[in-house]
Amino acid sequence: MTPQVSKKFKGPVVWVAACALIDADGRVLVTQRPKGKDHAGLWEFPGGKIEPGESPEQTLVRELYEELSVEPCLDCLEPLTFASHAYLDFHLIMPTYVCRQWDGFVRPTEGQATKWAWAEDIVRLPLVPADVPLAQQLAARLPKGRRFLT
Ligand SMILES: Nc1nc2c([nH]c(=O)n2[C@@H]2O[C@H](COP(=O)(O)OP(=O)(O)OP(=O)(O)O)[C@@H](O)[C@H]2O)c(=O)[nH]1
Repeated sequence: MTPQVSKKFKGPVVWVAACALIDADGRVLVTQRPKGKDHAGLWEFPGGKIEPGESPEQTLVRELYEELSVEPCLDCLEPLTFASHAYLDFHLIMPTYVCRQWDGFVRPTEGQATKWAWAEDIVRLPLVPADVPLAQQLAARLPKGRRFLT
């Protein structure tokens, strides 16, 4: 018997790579989607669409440099999980990594707002829909209440 699958969704599948940069204090970098784009004003992890012929890691090295002027080393990109999310006009598949070491200082190059967020704060931010479960998974792995130490 043929398995039942939803026939509603007809859009393309879009592959995007995302990365949570984590600083020495355990805070995570999030960026705000700019005006004029879908989900403007919501927060997400740095990254972007995987181009043909690119690995997700290569996408992240390219995107993090283009968007934030930082260079993660390929070996420092640690797979965390992936998102599979149905937006209205496309289905997102998004391998998501964490990275704790990179070269350079975070300098947004596209005018986008950025924020270093503590674990307990990322889950409260208005995030793009696909990132809500990712933020919860990430927060569960980060130290809690770190801001009250030292
Ligand atoms: N970079 C990034 N994109 C995400 C995340 N979560 C999520 O749903 N997306 C979605 O993935 C899609 C593609 O990401 P993108 O960064 O290339 O988006 P964009 O609109 O700037 O694309 P563009 O370069 O065609 O203008 C967007 O619709 C974006 O909302 C995330 O955490 N990081």
